[in-house]
Amino acid sequence: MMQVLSIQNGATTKECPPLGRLIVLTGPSGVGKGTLMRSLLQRHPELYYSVSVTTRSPRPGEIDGKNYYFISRNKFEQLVAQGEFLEWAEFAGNYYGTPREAVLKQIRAGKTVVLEIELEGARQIRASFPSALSIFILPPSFEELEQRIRNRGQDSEEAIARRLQCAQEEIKAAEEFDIQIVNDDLETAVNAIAAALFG
Ligand SMILES: Nc1nc2c(ncn2[C@@H]2O[C@H](COP(=O)(O)OP(=O)(O)O)[C@@H](O)[C@H]2O)c(=O)[nH]1
Ligand SMILES: Nc1ncnc2c1ncn2[C@@H]1O[C@H](COP(=O)(O)OP(=O)(O)O)[C@@H](O)[C@H]1O
Repeated sequence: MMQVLSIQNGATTKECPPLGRLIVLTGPSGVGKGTLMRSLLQRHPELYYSVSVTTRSPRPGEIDGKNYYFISRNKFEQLVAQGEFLEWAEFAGNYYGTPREAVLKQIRAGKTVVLEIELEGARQIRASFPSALSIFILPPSFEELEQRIRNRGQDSEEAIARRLQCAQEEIKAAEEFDIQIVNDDLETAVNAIAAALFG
């Protein structure tokens, strides 16, 4: 009888789990946020990665609905007006935003949700979700950051210049965030993120 009761209690608990956590990963373009995220998600498939909406054109190999939801500027502005974003920002000439309802649904279900977003959006999340854990990823040096963006070979010369210009400003904001992690050796950086999340 006791056992049956405890199973029933377990079931009740499952129906109403505690709220999940919100984690924000930010840092300059090319620092390795996407690479770190992929590695983290492989190790911890229980994490929910929030797929963002953007007006940027897909890069070769990027899949709509997996890497981003690719939409037009008009449609994006419509979604902003409807309050559909938890945060959004313009970065290097394109809009990027986090779908509000999808994230809140996962948090209500008790999931840990990870956002990989740029500085302005990360600041908005810090303001609206003070309990979110925010992590700023730093490059080992500015030269290495430029090298990584170039090696990736995905951006035009103009896009590279814009990203590097933004990066200089963004790096100055690192101290605003809860934790700073230098992405020098990839494995070490992933370990540091996992330690921040799971202690
Ligand atoms: N604010 C905000 N930034 C985002 C979002 N999704 C992606 N970003 C950021 O936008 C910046 C540009 O992303 P992307 O065009 O994919 O270039 P990449 O980071 O250099 O690969 C990066 O710093 C992303 O982290 C989002 O939903 N909101
Ligand atoms: N720790 C690292 N050491 C060397 N190269 C890295 C490291 N982390 C990422 N990279 C490389 O740097 C480039 C940019 O990484 P990416 O994840 O696209 O950055 P972001 O998402 O921040 O723009 C990619 O070519 C990636 O393979």
